[in-house]
Amino acid sequence: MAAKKVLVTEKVADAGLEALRDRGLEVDVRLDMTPEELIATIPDYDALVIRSATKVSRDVIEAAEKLRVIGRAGVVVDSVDLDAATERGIIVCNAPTSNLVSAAEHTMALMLACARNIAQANASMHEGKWERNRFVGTELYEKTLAIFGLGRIGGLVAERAKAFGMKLIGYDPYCSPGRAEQLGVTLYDDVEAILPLADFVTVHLPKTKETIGMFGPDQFARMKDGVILINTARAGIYNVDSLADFLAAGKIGAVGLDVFQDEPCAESPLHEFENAILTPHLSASTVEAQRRAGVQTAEYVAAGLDGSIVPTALNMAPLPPEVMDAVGPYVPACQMMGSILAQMDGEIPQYLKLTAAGSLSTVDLSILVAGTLKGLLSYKRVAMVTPVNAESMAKRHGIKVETLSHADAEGYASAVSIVADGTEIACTLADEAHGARLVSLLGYKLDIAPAGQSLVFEYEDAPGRVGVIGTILGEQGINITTMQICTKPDEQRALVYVNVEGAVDDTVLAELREGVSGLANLWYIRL
Ligand SMILES: NC(=O)C1=CN([C@@H]2O[C@H](COP(=O)(O)OP(=O)(O)OC[C@H]3O[C@@H](n4cnc5c(N)ncnc54)[C@H](O)[C@@H]3O)[C@@H](O)[C@H]2O)C=CC1
Ligand SMILES: O=C(O)C(=O)COP(=O)(O)O
Repeated sequence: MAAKKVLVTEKVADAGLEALRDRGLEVDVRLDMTPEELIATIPDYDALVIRSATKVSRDVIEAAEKLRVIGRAGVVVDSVDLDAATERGIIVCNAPTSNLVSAAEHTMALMLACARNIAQANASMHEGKWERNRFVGTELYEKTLAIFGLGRIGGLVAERAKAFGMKLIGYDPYCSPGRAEQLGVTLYDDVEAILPLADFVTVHLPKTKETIGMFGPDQFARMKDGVILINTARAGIYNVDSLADFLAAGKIGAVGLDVFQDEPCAESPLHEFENAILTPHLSASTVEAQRRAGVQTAEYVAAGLDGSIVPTALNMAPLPPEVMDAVGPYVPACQMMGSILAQMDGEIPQYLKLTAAGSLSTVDLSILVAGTLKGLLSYKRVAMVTPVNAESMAKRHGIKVETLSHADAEGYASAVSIVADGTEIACTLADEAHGARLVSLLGYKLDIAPAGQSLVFEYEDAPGRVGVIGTILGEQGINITTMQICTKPDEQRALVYVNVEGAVDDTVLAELREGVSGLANLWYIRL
């Protein structure tokens, strides 16, 4: 099988690219593509790896014929049309802890640079000057830092600022008093109350309707004279035009910004101010953060391409590890059963019932439904199903899905049975290494591991029929690798499940249909 292809559109650490290649993926790095080039290129690729600069619009997603996974080698995914990706069953995942420390350290770097005029002094020295009196700074020690957003980065900034002897105050309506206390931050529940108290303000907020424009002229006016403002989160939280006005008026002492409205940003109202310390979205650009982001993203992209669970998928509900341990090994088994059902019955079922028994009886079964639907619908090539869009795909194809659980797995530790419009199949997993075994099909009890190709016969039970099957297959050079015969004595019917090797073509099938008397059904199953 040809290697799956991954398109990487931004600079990702070599370790990340190697991790993709180590997993047998073909990796193409194409930097600085225009949106049109991306649309023209994407149809060839199974996965896309991006950072913050690549816009993955609905147009890109609609052009992406084979795309299964979009991996964001970083934290925030605000450049991907998540709805469009979800509709197409494309997993969007990130590396959510990869660059938090780097972002917190960059925040500290900007605070210190602003407080001590580092950038201006450096520029002056490079001009051959020695201006000790011009660049007198302020200490962080005993100054008040207001932190807006006490999440992951805000918390790391609090810990670091505390080590500098700063007094910490904060605003985050979703932060528990316990967390604030642990961080040594005095929480306020009113933005206005906090503003006059701070010598330094830093924002670690997501970009939302509430946070865009959260700081404008009214807020800046209430702040202390000479306040230093930092933003390593997202552009728009501070109103940049009014920042420029307040810098020009000398009310704001300095600003340190890492994020801009239109990136790349070559000009802004702030560029003219030497006490506006600007960095080109560098918070995550450290060797360590990039290595983590690249390697983690590679792992999740490969998992998504394999059909395995992606723990950081943003467009599907995460399953706790203990649930995954229980149901995860059954996902391929359900996919296999879905595919067998699709091949036994020509129609897409209207009603699908999945029953989990034994040790599976208490866990969330949604991922098994997704696996079954994937087997059913992918075989029929009507839809690409992933855990991301399984539910909406079932709806779209008019399949009513029901799940049930039983404590009793009839002698097995666990088992899953599926009924699709009356056609029944069940399997168990002795252990992961040995794969799934079919334990029931159409009400016949059996015990067989389906192979790549199988022939399934159902006929009126009578002596000699297995011999006929063996003879016909033997004459055609088709090797039987495993066979299982099961009967329903009350009904005088038998089912024979035969795993075979060799080419089974229409002639062979016709010969079998003709030769095996009393034949009710013959299915040729390929997995
Ligand atoms: N410049 C860069 O390279 C990077 C920037 N970031 C940005 O840093 C920011 C923070 O990231 P994390 O700490 O990982 O996020 P997080 O989700 O861990 O924390 C965000 C915090 O903001 C709080 N919050 C949400 N809405 C709020 C509101 N209206 N008022 C007050 N608090 C509110 C939440 O309760 C949460 O505690 C994000 O905007 C992210 O985009 C993250 C990584 C790198
Ligand atoms: O991870 C994030 O959210 C960032 O903002 C970092 O973006 P980047 O990977 O440096 O383009």
